[in-house]
Amino acid sequence: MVEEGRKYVFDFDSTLTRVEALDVLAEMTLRNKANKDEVLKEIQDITNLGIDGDISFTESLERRIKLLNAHKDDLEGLVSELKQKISKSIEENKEFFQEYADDIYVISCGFKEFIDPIVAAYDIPSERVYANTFKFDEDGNIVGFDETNVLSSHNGKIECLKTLNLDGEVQVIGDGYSDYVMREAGIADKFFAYTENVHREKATENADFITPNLNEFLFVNDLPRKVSYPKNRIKILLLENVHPDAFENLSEDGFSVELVKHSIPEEELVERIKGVHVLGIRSKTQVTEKVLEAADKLLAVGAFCIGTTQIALEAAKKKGVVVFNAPYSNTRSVVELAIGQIIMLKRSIFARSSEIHRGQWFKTALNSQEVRGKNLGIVGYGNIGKQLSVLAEAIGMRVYYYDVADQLALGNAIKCSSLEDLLSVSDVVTLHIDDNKANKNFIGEREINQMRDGAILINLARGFVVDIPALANALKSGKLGGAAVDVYPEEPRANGEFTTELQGLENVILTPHIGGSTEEAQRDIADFVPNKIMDYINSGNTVDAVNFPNIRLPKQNKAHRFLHIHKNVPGVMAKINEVLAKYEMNITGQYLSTDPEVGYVISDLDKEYNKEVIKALKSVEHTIKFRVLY
Ligand SMILES: NC(=O)C1=CN([C@@H]2O[C@H](COP(=O)(O)OP(=O)(O)OC[C@H]3O[C@@H](n4cnc5c(N)ncnc54)[C@H](O)[C@@H]3O)[C@@H](O)[C@H]2O)C=CC1
Ligand SMILES: O=C(O)CCC(=O)C(=O)O
Repeated sequence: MVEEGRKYVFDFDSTLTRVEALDVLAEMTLRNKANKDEVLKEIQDITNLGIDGDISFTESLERRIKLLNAHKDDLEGLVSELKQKISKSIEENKEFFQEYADDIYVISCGFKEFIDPIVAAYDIPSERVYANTFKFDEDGNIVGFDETNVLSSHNGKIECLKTLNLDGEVQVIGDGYSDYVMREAGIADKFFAYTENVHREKATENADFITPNLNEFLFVNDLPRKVSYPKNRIKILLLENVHPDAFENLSEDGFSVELVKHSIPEEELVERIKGVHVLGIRSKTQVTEKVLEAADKLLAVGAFCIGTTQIALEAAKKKGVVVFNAPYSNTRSVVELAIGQIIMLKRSIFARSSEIHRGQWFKTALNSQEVRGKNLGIVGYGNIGKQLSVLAEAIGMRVYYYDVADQLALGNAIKCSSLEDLLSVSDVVTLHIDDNKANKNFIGEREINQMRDGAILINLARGFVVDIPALANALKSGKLGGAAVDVYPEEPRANGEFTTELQGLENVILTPHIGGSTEEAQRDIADFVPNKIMDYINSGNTVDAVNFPNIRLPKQNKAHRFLHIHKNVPGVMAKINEVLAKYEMNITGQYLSTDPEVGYVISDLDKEYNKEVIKALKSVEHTIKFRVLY
C-alpha cells in the first residue's frame, strides 16, 4: 500500500532528462567556436566534480557559467532540445506524475528558466520546482546566478529540503551525490540512486535502492506504472560466447543480462539457473530435466544456433518454458564451408600445404581433381542441404540427394530413393541431416562400404551421426580418399585440448565445430533470437517456438494481457472463462493455441478490474504458468 502523505523529490538533470542541461546549452553556444571540444570537455569535467562533491557546487556553477557564454535567447532553443531528451521511463510514466502531482517536488541545482517549462508538461507547477535562477546583464547575456539562493551553494539541497518541512515519508530520486546528502543529513527518508542515464559510484554506493529506471522505482513502491514488471528484474543468462550484439539488443530493451564465455556443466547450471528468466545457449550446454527442475523463474530458452536436441524440449514445454532457435541464420556459412572443403579435399590442398609448412616442395597433380562434373551426394535436403545443392550446381557438380522427408528437387538435383543409392553414386557425400538422436551412427562401416572407393565424406551435421572408428579405419585403409569433420561425438565445453582418432590422418580436414561460426551468422543470430525472446517476454508471442503452440498475437492496445499456460486436459478453458465471467472481466480479445500436452490462452482485458482475478486464475487446476502483461 502507498503510504499516506509520502512525498517524492526528483532531481532534474540526468534524472528527469537524459542529459545535463548546461552541457546541452554549452553545445549550443559553442557550436561555431574553434575550441568547442576543449571547452565542452572542461565544462563536463567541472559538472562531474560538482555532482560528486569534489569541488564546491558554487565554484562549479561559477566556472561553468563563465565558460558557457550564453544569452537569454539561447534558452528557448535549450528548452526545445530538452523536451526531446526526457528520460525514456519518465516519459512512459507520465500518468504517475499526473496522478501524484500534489506530492511531487523537483529540487535541482539547475535553473528554473529551463526546468519549469519542461516539468509543467508533467503537471509539476513552478511553485514545486526549487532551482537556481540566472542573472542577466542589460543585453540579455547570462552573467551569473542568484547567489542568495541556497541551491547555488554547497549542499544547498539539504537547506532547501529542510526549509520545505515536508510531512510524511520523503523519498529522493536522483543520480548524484548532492541528492544523496539529503538522506545522509536525515531530512529525507530514502534515497533512490537513479541510473537510467548515468551511473555514479558515489550515489549508488550510498543508496537505499538503486533504480535503473522509473518503472523499478514505481514497482518497489507499489505505485501505478506503465509496465507490469520492470524489465531490469528479468534476468537473462547468455552462455557460450554468443555475439555481443545479443547482449546489446537485450540490455537496450531494459533486461539485466549476464554474459558467460563458455558452456556450464549440468551440476553448476542447476545452481546458476535459479532466478534466471531467460537462458541463452549454443550447441554445448545441456539443458536437462534436472536443470529445468531447478529453474524456478525460467520463461524461455534461446538456442543461438539451429540444433535444439541439447535441450529437454518436452520437459521444458511441460514446465511452460518456451524454446526458440535460429533456423536460418548460419545456414549459408555452413554451405560455404562445405563448398570450400569439397574443393580443398578434391585437390589434396591440405596435404600440399602441410608439406610446405614442413619445408618440402612437392608439385604434383596426384590425387588432384576438379569438382566440375563430379557427383555430390547430399544427405538431408533441408535448409542447408538445399542451399548447398544450388551452389554446388553453380560450380558444375552433379547433385544427388536423399532425405527421409519428401523434399522437392532444386535445379537439376536428382532425388535418390535410398541412402544406398546415393552412397553408391557419389564422389563426395556430405551430411546435413538434423540432430535427431535416432540418427546416431547413421554412417558406420556398412554405409562406408557402400560408398565409392576413394570417395570423400563430409560431416557438418552432428558428431554422433558418424561412427568415428569406422571412418578412421576407412581413411587408413584407403577406402575413403578424404574427409572433413567439423562435429564430434564428444566436444569440449570450452576452448582447450582436444583429441580424436582422426588426428594425423592424410587428407582429413578437422575443424572445431565452426560451420556456423562466421561474423555474419553470429550477428544475425544475435538479432534473430533476442527478437523472438523479447517478443515472447514483452507480448506473449510464440511464433517460431520450437516446443510450444505457436501463436501470433495482435499488438496490445491499452489492454492488460493475461497469459495462461496449462495442461491440455478437458475443461481447463471452461474453468478459465468461468473465472473471467465471475469477475465480470471485459474481454477485448482472446486467443488460444494448443498441442496435445499444453494449452496457451491469451486474454486481452480492459485495464480496470478486480485484481483478485489474478489469484483465481493462478489457482485454476492444471495451470502451469500465468503472467500479466501491460
Ligand atoms: N557445424 C555447424 O556449425 C552447424 C551444424 N548444423 C547442423 O546441420 C544439420 C542440418 O541443419 P538444417 O539443414 O538447418 O536442418 P533441417 O532440419 O532444415 O534439415 C535436415 C533434413 O534432414 C532430413 N533428415 C533427418 N534425418 C534424416 C535421415 N536419417 N535420413 C535422411 N534425411 C534425414 C530431414 O528430413 C530434413 O529435411 C543440423 O544437424 C544442424 O544442427 C547447423 C548449423 C551449423
Ligand atoms: O555455432 C554453434 O554453437 C552451433 C552451430 C550448430 O551446430 C547449429 O546451429 O546447430
